[in-house]
Amino acid sequence: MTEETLSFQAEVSRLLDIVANALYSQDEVFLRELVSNASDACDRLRYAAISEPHLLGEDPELAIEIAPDKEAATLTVADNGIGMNREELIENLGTIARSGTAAFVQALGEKKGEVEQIGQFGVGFYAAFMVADKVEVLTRKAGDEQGWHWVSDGKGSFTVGEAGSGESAEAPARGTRIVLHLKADKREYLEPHRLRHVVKTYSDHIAVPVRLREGGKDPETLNSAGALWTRPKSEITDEQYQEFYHHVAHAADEPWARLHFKAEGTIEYSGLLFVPGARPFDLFDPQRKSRVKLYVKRVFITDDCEGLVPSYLRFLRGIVDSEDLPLNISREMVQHHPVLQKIRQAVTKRVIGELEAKAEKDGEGYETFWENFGAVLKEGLYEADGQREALLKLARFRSTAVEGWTSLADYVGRMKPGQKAIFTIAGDDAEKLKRSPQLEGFRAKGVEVLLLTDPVDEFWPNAVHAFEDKPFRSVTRGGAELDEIEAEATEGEDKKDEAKEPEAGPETATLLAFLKQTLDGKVKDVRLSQRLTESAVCLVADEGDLDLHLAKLLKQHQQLDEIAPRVLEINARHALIRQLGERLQAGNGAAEALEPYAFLLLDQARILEGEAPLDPAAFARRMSELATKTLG
Ligand SMILES: Nc1ncnc2c1ncn2[C@@H]1O[C@H](COP(=O)(O)OP(=O)(O)OP(=O)(O)O)[C@@H](O)[C@H]1O
Repeated sequence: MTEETLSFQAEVSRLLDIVANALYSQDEVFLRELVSNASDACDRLRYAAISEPHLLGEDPELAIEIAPDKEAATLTVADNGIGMNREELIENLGTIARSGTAAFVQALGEKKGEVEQIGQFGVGFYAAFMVADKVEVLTRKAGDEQGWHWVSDGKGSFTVGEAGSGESAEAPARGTRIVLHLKADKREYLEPHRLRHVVKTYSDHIAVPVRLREGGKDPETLNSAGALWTRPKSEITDEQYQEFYHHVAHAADEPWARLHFKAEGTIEYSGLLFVPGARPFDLFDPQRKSRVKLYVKRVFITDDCEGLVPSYLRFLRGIVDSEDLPLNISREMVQHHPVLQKIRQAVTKRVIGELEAKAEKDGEGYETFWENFGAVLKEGLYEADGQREALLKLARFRSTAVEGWTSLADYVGRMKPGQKAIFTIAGDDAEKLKRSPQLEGFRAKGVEVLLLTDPVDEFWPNAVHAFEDKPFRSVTRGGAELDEIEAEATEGEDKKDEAKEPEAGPETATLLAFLKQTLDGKVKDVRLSQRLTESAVCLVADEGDLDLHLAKLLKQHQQLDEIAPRVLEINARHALIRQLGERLQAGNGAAEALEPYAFLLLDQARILEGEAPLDPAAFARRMSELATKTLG
């Protein structure tokens, strides 16, 4: 096959353009990226060789070699790992596979000014173009006959051809050799002392040896070359932990929490896990996959192990290394292995314990953690894996009573005499929720309501039922139970009366009957409200029906054809309601004339819910008629 020239995916071209022009002071991170890829390639070969030992062949010792060549002004980074075939080469080094990198490029747009972030972010292989104006990749996949040669100057296209034919050099017997033709002002990366320093700084934790080969000299190992998690904690610096996190998580932020542990007993395993300081891009990926890597006796098995940690902990990054799982277990079978399930339980407990401790010790940091990952952690509330109580304690909420976040324990501490439930309201936006008419009666009595704004909040309260025997109750559903709660003593007698059970005179009864009849089929029922003090009307879901916001959410996502008719509540103390009642009571065919008001009340309630009036044209007509009358 002859050489072929192919174009980079548009995002790659954009990324390369930014990378090549970046005046990034820490361009040394290119080496971290290449060594990290080489180490991953070694990990993958070691795993493949468990079932196909011949892949290791004559060359079982995996290593990474860095070789500067001052004459040619090239720096070579080589590994004897898994290598790539032609398709993989084109796919991996021509497109952006990682959604995070793609999103980053998207976010960066044309703003080249913000390139400072690039080095920290880590753009993988493409970082090579920070220091090189031409990059060659010679690679041979383990077990393959043919090797491949990839070349690019990073300007829109690359060529791929058979290695060893034509002008091309031979590919390594197995693995990948990356040759960087250094830019004139980047020749410092030919200096051994510089390379030593960079490898020590960023890649010391890499488990395979990273060697420097200088001219005819014996290769010199630059890193500690042992799995970092097997070393005693006291011998690992914060920087080393951090670099390990960057490598294992493909992330650039500073982790907020770290768990390094070793369990010895009926099952033996060790782990090094991190809670990121920033939200990874793929956190809300619908597959909800965990990224924690599974190792068995220091051999990398998979980073796609479903049962290793529950999906509500999928923000965790790091590794778990088991001594008991069989090495030759397939990736598909491992998740059902009883040992894995035990590890999962133990690791889950450990992580939750650590979060509890962090919440105590570092309240502010915990709030940021919660802002990043609370929505994910709350998924655990309906998973019933024995951690519900603990997760409820970890949960934080926005509320009508406090600025910032509150815990459930603090909420319960503030409950009013006679209050039996934890009240909640769900919606998209906390500020908007605070203005909901359904909250009025609660506010008047000084009863706190939690503002639930994550989609997951629609689901867990039904599964959880209660916290410390206090049930969760939505204020937009069923009876409000407000009459059982004593009014705020400090707010004076007037307020107390205001929030009391509204007295239903004969006018109100007539009005209720009239509204029920007029709006028949449009609402499920019309009732007197306990929860309104200022607005005239509001909508609530009937006991046993879907809560208001959930019904809307499901309809939006085409999971529900029609929202079931809801209950219209009216505020007997409101002037409009009172006057309507009096008019009706007076008789004289008032009912017919007042019909438009019935619809206007319902439409008002719908608008308060952020919905369109039932029939916008009819609504506009009624409004105009009314306004005309008032003006006339
Ligand atoms: N030395 C190598 N040996 C084998 N495959 C490699 C090597 N270097 C890169 N690859 C392949 O190319 C892919 C893309 O590499 P790249 O560094 O751009 O992204 P990444 O490693 O997946 O993520 P990140 O951007 O976080 O580094 C890798 O996922 C891997 O499949």
